[in-house]
Amino acid sequence: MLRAYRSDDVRQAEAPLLERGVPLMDRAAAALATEVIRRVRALGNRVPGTEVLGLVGSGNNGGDVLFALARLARRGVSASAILTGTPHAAGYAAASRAGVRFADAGTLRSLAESAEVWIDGLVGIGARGPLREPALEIVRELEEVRVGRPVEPLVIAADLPSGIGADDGTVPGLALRANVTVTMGIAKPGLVLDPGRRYAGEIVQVPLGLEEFLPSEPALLSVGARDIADMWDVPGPDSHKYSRGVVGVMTGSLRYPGAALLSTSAALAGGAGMVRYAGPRETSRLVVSQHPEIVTDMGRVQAWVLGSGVNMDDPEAASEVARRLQESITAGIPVVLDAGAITLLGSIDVPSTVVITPHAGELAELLAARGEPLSREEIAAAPSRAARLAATLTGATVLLKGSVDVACAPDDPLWAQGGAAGWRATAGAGDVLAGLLGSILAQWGDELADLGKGHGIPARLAAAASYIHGRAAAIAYGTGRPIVASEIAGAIPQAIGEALASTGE
Ligand SMILES: NC(=O)C1=CN([C@@H]2O[C@H](COP(=O)(O)OP(=O)(O)OC[C@H]3O[C@@H](n4cnc5c(N)ncnc54)[C@H](O)[C@@H]3O)[C@@H](O)[C@H]2O)[C@H](O)CC1
Ligand SMILES: [K+]
Repeated sequence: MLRAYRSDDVRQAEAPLLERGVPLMDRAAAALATEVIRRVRALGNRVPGTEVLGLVGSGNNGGDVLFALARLARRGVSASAILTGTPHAAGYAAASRAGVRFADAGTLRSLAESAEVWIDGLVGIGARGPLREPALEIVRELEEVRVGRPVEPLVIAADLPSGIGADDGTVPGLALRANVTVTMGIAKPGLVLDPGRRYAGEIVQVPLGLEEFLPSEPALLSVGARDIADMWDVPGPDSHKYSRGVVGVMTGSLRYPGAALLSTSAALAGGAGMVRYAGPRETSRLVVSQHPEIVTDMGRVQAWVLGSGVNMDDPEAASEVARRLQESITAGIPVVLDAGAITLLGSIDVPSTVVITPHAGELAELLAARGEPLSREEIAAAPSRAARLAATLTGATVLLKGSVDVACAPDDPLWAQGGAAGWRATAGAGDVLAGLLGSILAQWGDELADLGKGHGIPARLAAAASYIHGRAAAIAYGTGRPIVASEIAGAIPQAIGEALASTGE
């Protein structure tokens, strides 16, 4: 599980160590130099003679890079640096002593064209607002050089790619895209959130001993394969359909019969012990013909999935969904509210065991109904803020779908999940995610009912469902068959199996 902390929290955690004289910058620079050497070797190049260009800002981020360049120069690297202003004094002295060449901005283009590696030390967590001159011009020129080169340089960002918002992942102006980000101490939310995460490349975390001084709750979490094993109920000898979770699914309509199929398929694929389908009679026949294990008589369920493909303009269907929602809240049963059903929260507050799964458009509609309008573009530009606002206004857990899915309850950490974003943008993928999420919530239904308040568990389970959904889309892509929602649903068992078997992070 990746944990990310806000810049201010990182600074506060660094302070006691710096006061004790712990050489944080030296450790940061050593880790940065080591990563550069590792990557140069992985490219099959020799370290001595490799040309490295450092872009050096005036703060400690630049300091990290100057000390790293000094180490690299001592290893025979041909190191040069472009300064944006008065550099970190000790770093500058160390780099000068080691033979790092300081070039003026006029030679940037030629240096950038020949250097195999660029190290971005323009700004780190001290960045305020969009990238300013002269850093801005440097980034503009570097991006031009990058696209013009027959072989792209390896771009390594110190701490953060310069130009992204460390805490919210926004990119207010230009940013320098990195292949690798060597982040100091601990990851920051901007490395995981869109669009900032697109500039980070692979994230390498450098331990600096900050852990004991960081807040107990990270600002952002992201589920990895290993975490799924802790969340997915692997059936055993004592399992029965109720212990594995029974999901009630009220989805689909004459207009959208496929949503009923996709959401119930995904609920089954997610490992539910049983699926009770409570949609219209016409679609029931379709669903049961495809999945004879699905029952249509009502009875005990441990989670509900409501809304996918339901025509909420049909008063009878809408009141049926509203009734199920109210009954579930009263009984403490977790609910997934998808698609048109999300509008029900325009006027009612709910517990965090109600999880809504909007895309930006549906969230814009809900926020407008709550008197806090945000445009679809504003939501996509800062998804974490929009999801948190909707959770706070409604009380629900919000899983905001996008190129990065973000999930949060009103006052618990934010979850962010990337993964196969493009392949998930296909009709019906949302129905699949809703059914899958219903399945995992049902597995936890009894615990959630006991807990009453969700205690952030629904948001963690929503993140897990998003992770599996992304992995299933990536697996479906690998089949070479068309990546349609039913293929994603079909790949869910493999995605879960892979995660349960993984020993990775
Ligand atoms: N604290 C430590 O000993 C360690 C810090 N680490 C590294 O230090 C940076 C944070 O350094 P700081 O000096 O606070 O700020 P930055 O160097 O990130 O940036 C300040 C620098 O940049 C200029 N600047 C600010 N905003 C902009 C902008 N929008 N456009 C252009 N330039 C901007 C500002 O004028 C200053 O000159 C942290 O990221 C780590 O890399 C060590 O890694 C650990 C020890
Ligand atoms: K940087």
